[in-house]
Amino acid sequence: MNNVIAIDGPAGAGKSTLARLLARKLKYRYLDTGAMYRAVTWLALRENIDLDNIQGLTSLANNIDIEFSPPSGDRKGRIYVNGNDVTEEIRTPLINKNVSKVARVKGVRDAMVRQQRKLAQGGHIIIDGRDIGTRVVPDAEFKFFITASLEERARRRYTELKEKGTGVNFQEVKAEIARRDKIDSERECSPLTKPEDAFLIDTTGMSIDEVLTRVINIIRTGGQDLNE
Ligand SMILES: Nc1ncnc2c1ncn2[C@@H]1O[C@H](COP(=O)(O)OP(=O)(O)O)[C@@H](O)[C@H]1O
Ligand SMILES: Nc1ccn([C@@H]2O[C@H](COP(=O)(O)OP(=O)(O)O)[C@@H](O)[C@H]2O)c(=O)n1
Repeated sequence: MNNVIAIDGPAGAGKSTLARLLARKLKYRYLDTGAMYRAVTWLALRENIDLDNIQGLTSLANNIDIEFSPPSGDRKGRIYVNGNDVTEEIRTPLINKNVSKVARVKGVRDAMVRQQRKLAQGGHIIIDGRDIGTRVVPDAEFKFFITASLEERARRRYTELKEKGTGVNFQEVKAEIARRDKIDSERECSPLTKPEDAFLIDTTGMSIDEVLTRVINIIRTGGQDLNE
């Protein structure tokens, strides 16, 4: 699929940072699929649906109304669930703790993938998540698998949460990320794996700018990774 870029990888690897910068540079849209699973989790908790209730979660995912409003100027993009602005609330430790449990439900994934494919129509889009290159758009023009050591990913997430004023402890953040990665990579339905035809970028020790430059070079050269 021309003009579609898929970015996958574990938590805190820098996927959404890269996706946002690339979208701005290429004038593409950006679809954050993690935000969609977080949105379903937010609604399930609000409606007191037991997270082991597969049918309840599936039905909720089939009926949820998720809307994105793109960033414009200095204003960040927002996400709405059934009309409620949940942009900040879907990033809390409570959602972090529960999202992978919701995302492993096949019925939830099927509903989200349907919506994601619809949103991808028309191309000119960067999509990030865990199953983008393997399932959502397996024919994407470019696929990237972005990773970094657990220590580095935890450090990045810890710094981010601290800056937002969330009271956190480094070891807890690290354990939480490791736990989520384990569920995401071991689940039955679309587990996190590197698509065979994705460019692998280990961003440990790389600045955001270095990652962006490497990815842009791959895109500009039509798929050559000069750093490999
Ligand atoms: N190459 C990098 N070097 C240092 N910090 C980074 C890098 N890439 C991303 N970050 C920071 O790490 C945090 C997690 O990045 P994010 O893009 O949210 O990861 P993901 O979407 O993969 O979970 C953010 O605070 C971001 O600013
Ligand atoms: N395509 C996707 C995207 C996210 N997810 C799930 O949603 C969670 C949150 O994704 P995210 O991208 O917002 O998480 P971070 O990497 O930003 O911490 C992941 O841990 C997965 O459980 C998924 O299963 N499939």
